[in-house]
Amino acid sequence: MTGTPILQVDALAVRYPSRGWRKPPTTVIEDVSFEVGQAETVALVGESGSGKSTIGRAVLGLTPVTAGRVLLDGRDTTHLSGRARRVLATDIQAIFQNPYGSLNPALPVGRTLAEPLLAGSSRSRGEVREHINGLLRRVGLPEDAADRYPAQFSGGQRQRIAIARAVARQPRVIICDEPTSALDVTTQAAALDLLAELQQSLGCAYLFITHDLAVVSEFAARTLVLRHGRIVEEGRSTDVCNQPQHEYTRRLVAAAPVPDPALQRERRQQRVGMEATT
Ligand SMILES: Nc1ncnc2c1ncn2[C@@H]1O[C@H](COP(=O)(O)OP(=O)(O)OP(=O)(O)O)[C@@H](O)[C@H]1O
Repeated sequence: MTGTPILQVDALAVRYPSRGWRKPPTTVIEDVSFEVGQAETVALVGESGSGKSTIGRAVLGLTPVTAGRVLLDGRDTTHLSGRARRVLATDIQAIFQNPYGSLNPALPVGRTLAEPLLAGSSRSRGEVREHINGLLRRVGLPEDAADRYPAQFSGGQRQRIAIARAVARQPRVIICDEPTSALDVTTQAAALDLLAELQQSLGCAYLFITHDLAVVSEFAARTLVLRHGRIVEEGRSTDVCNQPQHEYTRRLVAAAPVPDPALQRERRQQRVGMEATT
């Protein structure tokens, strides 16, 4: 990483209360530290249950932190609540695996996108509408998308709406929690291209949570490997994927072979022109 980190996670620990009487709390995350640079993409990989989403949720303030700190642009956000947390929402946003779950099915897409833009803003409705039309164009959707409901879109298009909502207020960091896992390969690639393009133009950083090593090798500059709530390996994504040092990472790579980067580039070129239709 170069430059000042936009996100710092320092000795993070998360324990969930145990369900059984007299049972000790379950430690899910233990002593996790990492940084994400401005406009950098860092992948967080690991098997199901290793604690990836818990870290994402702790960074977003959705899961209480037992120990350690989360700093956003140097500000300690670990235990913020209420208004202070809402103010922070301008700087940090999230995209989840199931966009349908995070879009209100009863509202036209334009209304869903307008809500955060109108909250505490001096912009007129006309200005907000203009901004939303621009956002929809930017993510490859037609302008009339604003008047349609989430159910009237494909899975890939819904994920584009979720991406538009996440970038609407130009956050500094976006937590992407398996954002493309529910999509087919072509749609997934188009969504990744869109995220990369938005990063270039907006300068936002991504913490990219995934179990898919094939995705990280091309998409993320650096990769952190999580096992049982601890980081066991970290480094440049190409190194982690091609020369894994830790036995656990080797097993992950063996379970999901990473395609040759040249082949991946060739496939990307073949996809040109398909993005907006998915
Ligand atoms: N609210 C909760 N209460 C108790 N335990 C929880 C809670 N949320 C998650 N866990 C446990 O924490 C561990 C890590 O879960 P987490 O969802 O962070 O893993 P993950 O790596 O994101 O998995 P996946 O890839 O399947 O989403 C799991 O053992 C899970 O059962």
